[in-house]
Amino acid sequence: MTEAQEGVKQKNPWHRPVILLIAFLMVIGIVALVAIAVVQNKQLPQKLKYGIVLDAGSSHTALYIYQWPAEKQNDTGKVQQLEACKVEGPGISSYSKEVTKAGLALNQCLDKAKEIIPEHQHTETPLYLGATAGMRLLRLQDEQQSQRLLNSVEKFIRLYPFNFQGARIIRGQEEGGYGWITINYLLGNFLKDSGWITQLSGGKDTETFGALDLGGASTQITFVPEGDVEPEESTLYFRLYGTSYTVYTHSFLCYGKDQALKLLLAQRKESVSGTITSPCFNKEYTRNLNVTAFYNTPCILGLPNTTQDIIKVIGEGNAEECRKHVRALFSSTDYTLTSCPFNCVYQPQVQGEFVAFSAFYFVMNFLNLTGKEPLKQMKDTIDNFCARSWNEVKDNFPKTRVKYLSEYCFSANYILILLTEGYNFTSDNLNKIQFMRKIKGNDAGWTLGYMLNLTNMIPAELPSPRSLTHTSYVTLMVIFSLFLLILLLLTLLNSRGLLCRAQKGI
Ligand SMILES: Nc1ncnc2c1ncn2[C@@H]1O[C@H](COP(=O)(O)OP(=O)(O)O)[C@@H](O)[C@H]1O
Ligand SMILES: [Ca+2]
Repeated sequence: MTEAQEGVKQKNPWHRPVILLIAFLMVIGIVALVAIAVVQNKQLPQKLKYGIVLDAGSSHTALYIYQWPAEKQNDTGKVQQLEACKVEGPGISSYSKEVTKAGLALNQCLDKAKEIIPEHQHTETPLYLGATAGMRLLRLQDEQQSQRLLNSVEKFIRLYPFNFQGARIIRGQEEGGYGWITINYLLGNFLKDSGWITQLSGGKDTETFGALDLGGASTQITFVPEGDVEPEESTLYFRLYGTSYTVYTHSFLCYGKDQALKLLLAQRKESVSGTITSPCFNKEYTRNLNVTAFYNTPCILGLPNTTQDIIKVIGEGNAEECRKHVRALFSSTDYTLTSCPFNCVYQPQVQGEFVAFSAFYFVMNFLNLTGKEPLKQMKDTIDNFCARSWNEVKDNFPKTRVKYLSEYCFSANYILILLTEGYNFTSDNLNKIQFMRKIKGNDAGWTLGYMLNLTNMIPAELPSPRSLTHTSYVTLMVIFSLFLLILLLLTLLNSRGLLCRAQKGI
C-alpha cells in the first residue's frame, strides 16, 4: 500500500461502508422501480363480460347492454353501457288486451343484443327484465292479467340464448334505490380513489348525490338525509365498498307526469258542449280525449262525470293558472289512489347535491333549463313558453314529437311544483339539482344499479388493491427516481472527493 492510499484510508475511515450503503440503497431503488413498473403494467387478460337489462317503463321499453372487464368487476366505475335500444311501440302494460304482442315487440332489440354480444358468450350473459309503475298500476287493476302479460313476455325472451333471470315488477323503493346506486357508481362517489396512497391515508368517503327520477306513472326521490330516517318502509340500508349508507327513498305512484296529467284533467269540469279548458296547454291547442281510454287508470277513482265518449281539451296557455291546478293535485283526495300524497308522506329535509334524470331531464332540456338557472328565471322561461300559441310552437319545433311538445307546458309546471312544493326544494337549494340524461356515456336510471346488485358486482367491503392508480404510480416512480438520482450524486461526489484527495496526496 502506498503512503497516499494509507493516508486516504486513515483520513476517511468511513468511506468504504458509505459506498457499500449507497450501492445497497441503489440496488433497492432499482428493484423497487422495476417492481412498480411490473405490477402496474402487468398484462391483464382482456376478457369482457356482458349483462342485459330491459327497462319495461310505463311509456316504453328500453334494452341496455352493459360491458365490463371480467377481472375488474368489483372495482367502481368499470361497468359501461355499450348499447341502449329503444323498443318500438308503447310500454308493456299497454298490451294487457293482447299479451303476446308485448313480447314480440322486443325482438328487434333482442336481435341487436345477439349481434353485439359475441356468440360464445350468449349463454353466460345474464338478462333481467324489470317493469315499473305502468305494470304496478295494471297489477292493481287486474293482478291475473298483469301476471299473464309477464308470463307471455318471459316465454318470448326464453327463445333467446341469454341467461334469462326472469321478468318481475320492481318495487318503488327498489326503483329509487337502484337509481341512486347508478348515479353514485357512475360519478365515482362510493370510492374516490382506490389506490394505495388514498387507502393508506384512511380512504376518504365522498358525499353521495341524491337521485330524482320522473317517469310517466311514478316519480322517485332518494337521498342520504342529515338526520335519522323513518319510517322503515322508506329506509334503505346499503353497505358498499366498506361504507354503510342509510338512504331515504319514496316512490309516488300516479305522480309520474303522464298519470299526473290525467289527474289534472279529471279535476276539470266539462262544459255542456263536452269541452274542458286547461291553462296547462298552449293557446289554440286542442286534443280529443277518448274518455274510457284516457281515464282508464286506477289513479283516478271512477270516470269523470261525463255524458260524452269524447271530451275536447282546449288550451289556454297560462302558466300561473296551470301551477294552481297542479298544486291542487298535491292536496286533492278526490281522485287520487294515494290520498294526500305529498303533505302526508314523511320526507326528511333535502340535503346535498342531486341528479334529476328521465323526464326531469327531457323537459328541462327542451326549455334550456339544465344550467342551474335561478327559480325566477325558470318561472319566466316556463311562463313565456306556455304563453306562446300552439301553432307558433309547432312551427318552431317541427321535429319534436307532438305528444311531448304539446305537454311541455304542463310538464314544466308540474316539475316546478313537484320540486318546490312536493319535495320542498327552495330557491336557495334548487341549484343543487343537476338535470342529466347521461353520466359518462351511461343513461342515468335504475337499470345499471339493478344489474350491479343482482350480479353482486358491488362488494360490501373494500376490495384489496391489486394495482396502483395512475396518480399513485406516477408519484411512486418520481419518488424512487429522485431517490436514485440523489444516491448517484452522492456516489459521484464521494468518488470525486476521494480522487481529489488522492491527487492532492492527502
Ligand atoms: N323526449 C322526451 N320529452 C319529454 N318526455 C319524454 C321524452 N322521452 C321520454 N319522455 C317521458 O319520460 C317518461 C318516461 O317514463 P317511463 O320510464 O316510461 O315510466 P315509469 O318510469 O313511470 O314506468 C314518460 O312520461 C315519457 O313520456
Ligand atoms: Ca322509468
